[in-house]
Amino acid sequence: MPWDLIKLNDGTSIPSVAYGTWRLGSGDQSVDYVDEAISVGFSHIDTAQGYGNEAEAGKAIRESGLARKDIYITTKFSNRDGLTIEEAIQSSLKKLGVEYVDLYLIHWPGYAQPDIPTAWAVMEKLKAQGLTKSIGVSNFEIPHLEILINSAKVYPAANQIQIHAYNFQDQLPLIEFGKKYGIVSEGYSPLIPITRMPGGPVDKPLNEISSRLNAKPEQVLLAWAKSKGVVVVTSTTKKERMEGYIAAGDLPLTVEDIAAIDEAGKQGARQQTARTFIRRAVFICGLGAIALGLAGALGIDIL
Ligand SMILES: NC(=O)C1=CN([C@@H]2O[C@H](COP(=O)(O)OP(=O)(O)OC[C@H]3O[C@@H](n4cnc5c(N)ncnc54)[C@H](O)[C@@H]3O)[C@@H](O)[C@H]2O)C=CC1
Ligand SMILES: O=CCc1c[nH]c2ccccc12
Repeated sequence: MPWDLIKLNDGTSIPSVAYGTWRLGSGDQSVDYVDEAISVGFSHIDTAQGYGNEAEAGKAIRESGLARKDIYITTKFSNRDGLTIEEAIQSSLKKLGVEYVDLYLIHWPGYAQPDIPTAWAVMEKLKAQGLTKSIGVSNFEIPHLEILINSAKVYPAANQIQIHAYNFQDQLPLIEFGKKYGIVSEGYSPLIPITRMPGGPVDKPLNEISSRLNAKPEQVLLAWAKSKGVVVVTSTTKKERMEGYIAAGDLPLTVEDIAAIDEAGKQGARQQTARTFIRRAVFICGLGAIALGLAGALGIDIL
């Protein structure tokens, strides 16, 4: 199945893969990256006030010649430049050169000032004014969503969070909680097992599946993320990889492939927990040794 649309709780639909502009920088080169992403088939651009390249994304969207309705734009309130949420969306719309965005997110719970209910009421107003078709959040955990839902007239359409093979089990309760309220999860940084955590247990099934399907490991990870029913938010500056990401929507992963990555991911998470525990223990022992040494040097008997 190719990358398709996912229905949101407000009746709109969202393309299930997005090209993200974080760390693309600003200037002509980032316009070219977004241009290329659109030309290879991305129809969903994920940007943010804080990424500093909404104007570049907007220029690329205009250059694509696509009708506004054929491109899905997500941007986020990142609490930058001293702007309120209302001022920030106006600034984003101006930079993007559009009259509305498709999805507007509060980038981080801490950016919901003075508190989540007040900030969310502003988001609801922006939707009512037609400045955004859908409203949502990012990096919200269950307690943040509970606070929001208790005061909301409109439930968030989406929660954009980090989802990859090594944290999937930890994120599952949040994803399930979202489902209960019709909140679609979007998963960013799906390629962490190869970008930031290579050499872990996921490598083995990943390499086996990639070889069997004659696919790149990043394609298998994207297809795995897609299998979880989330919107996959990824990025690259390389055209060849962009093409691979789009093609990954058709990768025929089997139930067994998905289970093998799930299992390896769980194992990696356990290893990570053990490593963190050992590192902390070594750190604490080190501090203890320093304290003992200092006490000895000062002639203080602390034992
Ligand atoms: N809401 C939020 O707080 C956040 C949102 N995001 C969104 O998600 C998007 C994607 O985030 P990323 O962390 O960049 O996601 P990602 O996990 O998709 O990583 C993309 C990186 O992986 C590299 N890559 C691809 N294949 C590779 C391979 N075989 N070996 C080594 N590297 C490889 C790409 O070239 C690129 O640099 C962002 O641009 C942004 O739009 C990202 C982080 C936080
Ligand atoms: O989206 C990526 C991480 C992030 C969270 N808040 C901000 C603000 C500005 C740039 C990046 C980010």
